[in-house]
Amino acid sequence: MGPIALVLVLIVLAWRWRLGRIVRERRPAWYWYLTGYPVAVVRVLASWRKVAQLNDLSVTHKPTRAVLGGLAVKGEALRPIAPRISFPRPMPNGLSVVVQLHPGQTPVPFLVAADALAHAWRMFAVRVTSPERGVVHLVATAADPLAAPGAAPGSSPLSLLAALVGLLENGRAWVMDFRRVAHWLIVGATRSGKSTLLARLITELAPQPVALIGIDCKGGMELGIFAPRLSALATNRREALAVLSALVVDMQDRMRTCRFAGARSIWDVPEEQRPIPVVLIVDEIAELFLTSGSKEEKAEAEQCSTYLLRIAQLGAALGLHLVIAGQRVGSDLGPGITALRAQLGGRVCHRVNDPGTAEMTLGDINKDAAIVAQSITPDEQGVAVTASDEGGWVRGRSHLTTVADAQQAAARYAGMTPHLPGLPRALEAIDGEEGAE
Ligand SMILES: Nc1ncnc2c1ncn2[C@@H]1O[C@H](COP(=O)(O)OP(=O)(O)OP(=O)(O)O)[C@@H](O)[C@H]1O
Repeated sequence: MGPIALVLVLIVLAWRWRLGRIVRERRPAWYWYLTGYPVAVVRVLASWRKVAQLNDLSVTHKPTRAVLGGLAVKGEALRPIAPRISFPRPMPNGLSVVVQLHPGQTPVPFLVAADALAHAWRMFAVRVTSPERGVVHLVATAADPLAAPGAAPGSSPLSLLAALVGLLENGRAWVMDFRRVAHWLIVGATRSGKSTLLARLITELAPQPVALIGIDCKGGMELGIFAPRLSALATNRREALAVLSALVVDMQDRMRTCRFAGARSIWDVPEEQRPIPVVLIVDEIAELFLTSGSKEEKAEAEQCSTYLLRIAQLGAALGLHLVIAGQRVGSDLGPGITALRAQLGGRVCHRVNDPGTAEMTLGDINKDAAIVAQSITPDEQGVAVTASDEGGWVRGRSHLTTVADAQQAAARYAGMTPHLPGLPRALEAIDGEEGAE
């Protein structure tokens, strides 16, 4: 045995004995590049023609009918031609392939075939996107990167109104950026991870020059822990109404400021005159919209719905942002909910109790996203499908943020809580009225 062969045998033995396990634990990406990726490349290249043919991704250039001796003959086309694919490019937890579509092909059959491709290549999932006309990108992930809950990174310096809330399936950071997508809807069944995501969001926004306002009609049980950093917290519908009406008045002031400055949004107003951005968080929207049926409660709920809709329609350019969270967003919450949902361009859907809820949360943006959201299991707490009207969707998992972490952040940045004119007065007036009754 020559010296090179001997070295190779020793490497293989060391690998099998211990080295492989150590690399796998300490450097999972290297382990993938050294072992999984080469095998996956062979599988992709070897199976592509067959997989493409079985899943209707191939086209036939020869007609399936021919005329033989004056007779029209119908039969199987002889040579289905699979679209051309690039050499699979390595990614830290998978690979990506670029497919050049044949003229007349669309990405739709590739979306349908995603599961079949994942099975053929022995991958966890294959996601299909089409970033440009005539081209489809297949991104295959080897293992679920969201299987284990991720700890929150220590600090995350991002731009104003952007919050690093978790990790995406494609290995990127999950960022909720209110400057790009102004309003968000967060849906999930009990124990699916909604409150944890809200806690993470507030923890990320707390150090920023932003006013945070809470509406939590479950008596403030969820958002109460952030009270030191909230510019206002409404804990029942009457207080919510006062907060919302004050915000609508504030919105008109902001419009005036923009008009005098000749600006189309507060971001074009000179910094020293610019009003502070506001993020209004509503936890459990159903508590705000569902009533006992009394005339007074119904009128309050309708008014809340109208104010929220106005803020959603006009607030983006004025620095007023909404985060609406709840277990359901069905039409049983009243006619206003569908109109409001249409204005909430960002969507996050955790595990839900029924397909209808996933459909209502994501269906109008992307049908596939709604289907994937339905496959989230009770063990996958914090896992969600996130989508926006900018297009595209992806699975993600929020960074686990405990109540203690969130409380600590709220207390640490309490000094940054801005005073918004009109808001506290409105709440005091309500409390005063209740006290007088
Ligand atoms: N990203 C995450 N990673 C790991 N575990 C999580 C994550 N998010 C939530 N959990 C776990 O799931 C539990 C329930 O989460 P959470 O309280 O956020 O759910 P919820 O949807 O708000 O439920 P409820 O509506 O009952 O308040 C948490 O106590 C936590 O242990």
